[in-house]
Order: sequence, then structure tokens, then C-alpha cells
Amino acid sequence: MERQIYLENKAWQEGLALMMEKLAERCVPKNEVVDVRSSLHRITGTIIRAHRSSPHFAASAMDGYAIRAKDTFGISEREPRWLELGVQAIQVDTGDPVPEGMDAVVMLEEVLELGERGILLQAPVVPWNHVRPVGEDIVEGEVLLPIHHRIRPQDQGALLAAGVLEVEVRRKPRVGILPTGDEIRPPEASLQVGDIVDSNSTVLASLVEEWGGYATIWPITPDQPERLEDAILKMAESQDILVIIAGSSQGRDDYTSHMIEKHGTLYLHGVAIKPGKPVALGEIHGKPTFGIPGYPVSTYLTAHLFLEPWVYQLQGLSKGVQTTLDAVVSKKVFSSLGSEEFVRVKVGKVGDRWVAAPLNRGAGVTMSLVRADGMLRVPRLQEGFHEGETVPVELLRPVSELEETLVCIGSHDLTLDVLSSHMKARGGQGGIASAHVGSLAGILSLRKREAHFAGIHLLDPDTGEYNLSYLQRFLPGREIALMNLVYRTQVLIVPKGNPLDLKTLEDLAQPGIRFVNRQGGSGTRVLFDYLLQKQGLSKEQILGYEREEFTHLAVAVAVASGSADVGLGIQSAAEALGLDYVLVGEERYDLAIPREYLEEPRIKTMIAVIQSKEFQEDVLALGGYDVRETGVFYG
Ligand SMILES: Nc1nc2c(c(=O)[nH]1)N[C@H]1C(S)=C(S)[C@@H](COP(=O)(O)OP(=O)(O)OC[C@H]3O[C@@H](n4cnc5c(N)ncnc54)[C@H](O)[C@@H]3O)O[C@H]1N2
Ligand code: MOO
Repeated sequence: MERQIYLENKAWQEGLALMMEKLAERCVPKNEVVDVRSSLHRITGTIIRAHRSSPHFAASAMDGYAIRAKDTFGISEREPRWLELGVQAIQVDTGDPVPEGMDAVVMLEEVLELGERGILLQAPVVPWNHVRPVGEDIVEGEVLLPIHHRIRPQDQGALLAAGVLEVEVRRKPRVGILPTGDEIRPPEASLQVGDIVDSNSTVLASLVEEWGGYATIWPITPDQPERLEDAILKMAESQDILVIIAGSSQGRDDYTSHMIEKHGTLYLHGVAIKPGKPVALGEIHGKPTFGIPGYPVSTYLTAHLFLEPWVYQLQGLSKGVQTTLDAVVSKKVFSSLGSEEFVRVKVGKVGDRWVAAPLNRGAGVTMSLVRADGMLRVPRLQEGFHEGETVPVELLRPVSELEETLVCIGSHDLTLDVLSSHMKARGGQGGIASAHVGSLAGILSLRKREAHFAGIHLLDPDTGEYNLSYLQRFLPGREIALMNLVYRTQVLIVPKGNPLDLKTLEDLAQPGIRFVNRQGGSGTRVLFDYLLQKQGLSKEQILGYEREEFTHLAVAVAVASGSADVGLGIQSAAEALGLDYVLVGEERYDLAIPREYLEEPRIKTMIAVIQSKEFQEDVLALGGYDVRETGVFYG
């Protein structure tokens, strides 16, 4: 066999890019289904949604007594009241279902006396006190994990809590490793002069496993062309990636590059690195094939440079791991003295600084661990962090993923989840990290340069126009591009069958109708106030006007669990929970993007996705959306 007597000298990046260009389209990730209990570290191959809500029943959040809140109205320290045990008060422990007919829980510590007459209370209790409503943590149908997410222990917990027993994950790329050389011996052999122990195979196999692949080490094969050929072709039948150790340079027994040429294509032999120069890059039967130099350090380095990206490629990922970084805190963090507190945060890179946005959810909420990108540690003797302070963040996701993530702060809309998944599906890990704080707070975070864009739907009551006047008022002098994401239908969300027959806004002012509101500064709240004013109604006429939730889904959950009779929100939230709804009107939901970010590749990808037919079809499937101006810029 003729030997190759020259090596090329290209930059390694060029070699890798060449190989990706030739092969990436033919080498796409495959999926398989696995039990959630054995899914640790696997990469999700689709979006994964909740099969059921959690809690799936109204649950007591404390040890105490389940009661009816109305039995306690009028109680005071001067006029304590006995509630009869078994009738008006039923003992419950944390996590127990709240018995039928009861709507609140009093903690044991708040019971003044326990006696034959029952329990003695000295303060009234509000409805839903210490009760975790259905779906407080997870709502049926909501996205639990995006595509291309590496499953962690906390994710397994959330999946099982949400009734998901099996997940579709990326099949582990199968990597065949072929040690070659007449002098190579298995590790347990006793060595003669000239013998070398096969250490490289194990190093490579372990690296492959670390990167999420499944490695198989072939028997050591001597430097004989027929035997090498035989082994390589066998590997090509069952493996996704082929690695041939040694024989890569120009010695008398170096056959690797010829084998690749004979049975496939040799893209490149030799790159300008040291060590690792004689690496061979090619394909055999469409499988990425590497001739890896035999010196152990060369093996290790070339595996990192060339093999690692391919093991990731076959899982749909790009690479990298880092565990902490310094980030600017986007809002003040309060913490009590005396215990070390872990605050879960969303992390993103805006401009050239990292920003950490604290998530404001309680400790029973498993999804806050799933959604978090990292944790801030507030030391025992510190009362928290100031807004704008730079602090270390312990990362729960790879930094490469965070680098590609766009930070969206503002109003909540279900299409943001769909948008994020579509972006991830286009390759790479970067999606959207969205913090739901309402439209106005979103605009303010653009002012503080803490977000790449804000989702807003703010009606100007004076002009009937959306969004523009607010940007002029709150971001004077800043160049902001305003692009439509969707038009969406705002509805009165009511229980299935609309038992109270609520049809108009006036119906909400009837006595005893319990409304659930959105927080001040949210677009839905602005709309509600506007509609009330137009109908000549006052907020005092609305029972529950003061009860605020932060998302459309939380409003829908309040209605689904029976803790409210009606709320104002988007149609898709009602549909997600199988509730009924009454049309109120249509509103425009836009993305406000500072012009300085428009040229960022991530933003460009996002805009391309928004303007794509596939994305718009998925949005329409949610119900309650119109895409007639989706992707259109105003001005
Ligand atoms: N005349 C030239 N000689 C060499 C060149 C060159 O350009 N011109 N390149 C050198 C460079 S750089 C490297 S790197 C090596 C590459 O060697 P090969 O990939 O051809 O491999 P071998 O020559 O068979 O082995 C090199 C060395 O590594 C040991 N080895 C091999 N397999 C294993 C294994 N599985 N575990 C542990 N150690 C292994 C082998 O015994 C040799 O000691 O070529 C230079 N020569
Ligand atoms: O390229 Mo070699 O020894 O320098 O790996």
C-alpha cells in the first residue's frame, strides 16, 4: 500500500469547519424513549410538557386545621370564637388534601385553645390561607423542559411530579474506538521492551462518556492493512463515529489516512497544532472518522478539538462547562440575618455584562429549581444584596447555553415558550430566559440595560394606541425597535360551563362574585382599569380587585381551583387549563428591542424564527392568537 508522504498545515478551526460543512447535514441527532428514573444527564429530544398539574388537589401548606374562612369573619381578640371539631374544623397535616367544603387552613400555632368545644380562634382567616391550590407548582400542559436540555436530578423530580414517566431523549452517539499498533498491549499484560500499554482507549472512552456519548473499545489491532480494514468496516456498521488511534503520521506502518481514503473521504490530513499535528479527518460510510495521533497528550488534545464537537453535534448541542461567574443583581435581594440563603436567579449576558434576575417563588416550588440558571448565596450575616451589586453566581446550566440565551423581561405570554423552543430547535442551546414582571417593569429593565428585549402590551387610554407612547415616555432618547409578536384575545376566564353565567364586565360587580386581578403595571391590569372606567364601574365594586397574580396561567389556576370565580386573561391560558371564557377584546402584544441589539446574531435568529411559517403555525395552534402582523416592525 502506498504511503502518504505529506501533511497539510491548515488551522484546526478550518479543518473542523470543513468537516462540519461536509457531514453535518447527514449526521443528525436521533431520539429514543427512556424511563425518567434513568434519564439523568440525557439530552431532551423534544419539548417536554406536564401531563398533570401539581399539586393535583388543593393541599394544606401547614400542619393545622382546615376551616371555612367565612366561619371566622368578625372574629377578633376581644371576640374569639370556637369552631366545632369535625364540623367546622378538621385537623390536617402539611400536604394533606383540604377536605371538601373547606377553603382555608389555620396553623396549629395560631389556635388559641384546643378543647372539647373545638378550636378557639382570635383572628379571622382569609380564603385560601395556607392552601396550595391545584397547579400552584406545575400546570398541566405547561412546558417543563425545553429541547436540548441536559436532564438534572431536580428535573427528574419535576417530571415525575407532573405525571411524566418517560421522556424522549437524544440517543447517545455511539463512538467506536480502535487501538492500533504492533507494540500496543492491554493494561494487564506483562511488558517486554518496546511494548506500550493501551492507555489512550480508556481516556478516549471516558471523555466520550463525559460528553454524553456511548463508547465501545475494539480489540487492539496490529499494523496489518487487512486486519485494520476489517476492524474499521465492522465499526462503521454499528457506530456513529469512528476513532482510529495512532498510525496517523508517516511511519512505515502508518495506514490510517489511506484507510479513510480507500473506504470513504479524507478531508484533511494534518493541522497546524502542536501536539496533535498529524490528525486525519474524514468519513467512512457517512460516519465522521478520526485518525487520532498516538502520543497520549496528542490523543487527548485532538479528541477535545475534533471529537468533542461531533459528540455534541449528534446530540444537537454546542459545548462547554463553567460553574460560577460574576453577575450584576437586577433588583434588591432581601434576606434575613442568621441563615445562609440561596436565591434562585435567571442569568443572561446583556451587552458585555452578566445580569442575574432573582426569581420570586417559594420553597415548595420544584419548577423554580428547574427554571433557575443559577443561585446566589447570601451569607449568614448579610441582609441581602443591593440592586446593581456584582456578586458570584453558582451556575446550574452550562455557560455556553447562557451566553446564547436572550433575556426577556416584561409581560408574560405563552408564545414566548414556543419561540424559545423554536430557537433551540434551530441548533445551539440558546433560547429565551423570560422573567414575568409586567409590561411597565419590562420597559424599566430596558432602561437599566438588563434585558435584550421586553414583551409589552400597554394600551394608552387617551389614544387607544398600543405601546408607542409608553416607550417615548419612559425611554426618551433611546432608539427602540417595536415589532409585533401577536395579536391576542383577552377573555374573562370562567370555570367550565360558566356556572355563574358571567357575560359582561358589569356582571363582575354583582355581589359575591370573586375576581382575581393582575399586578399593577401589567398590560392586562391597564386594560382592566380602562374597561372598568369605560363601563363607569369603580374598583370598589369588584370583590377581589386587590388579589394580584403575576401571570395569565396563575389567574387561570385561581379559577380552575375554585379560589376565584373569574379573572381577566388571554384565551390560550383558559384553553391550556380546559376552562371556559367570554371574549372581551383583542390586544396587540409587541416586542420592544433596543436598536443596539438588532445586529446581534441571537436577535437576528429570533426575528427569523418569528417571521417563519412554522413558528406562526404553532402559535395559531394555541388558540386565541392572530398572526396578521407577526414579525412586522412599526416605524
Ligand atoms: N517523520 C515523522 N515522524 C513523525 C511525525 C512526522 O510528521 N514526521 N509526526 C510526529 C508526531 S507530531 C506525532 S503526534 C506522532 C504520531 O504518531 P502516530 O499517530 O502515527 O502513532 P504511532 O507512531 O503509532 O505512535 C506514537 C506513540 O504513541 C504510542 N501509542 C500508540 N497507541 C497508543 C495507545 N493506544 N495508548 C498509549 N500509547 C499509544 C505509540 O506506542 C508511540 O509511542 O508521530 C510523530 N512522528
Ligand atoms: O503533533 Mo505531535 O507530538 O507534536 O502530537
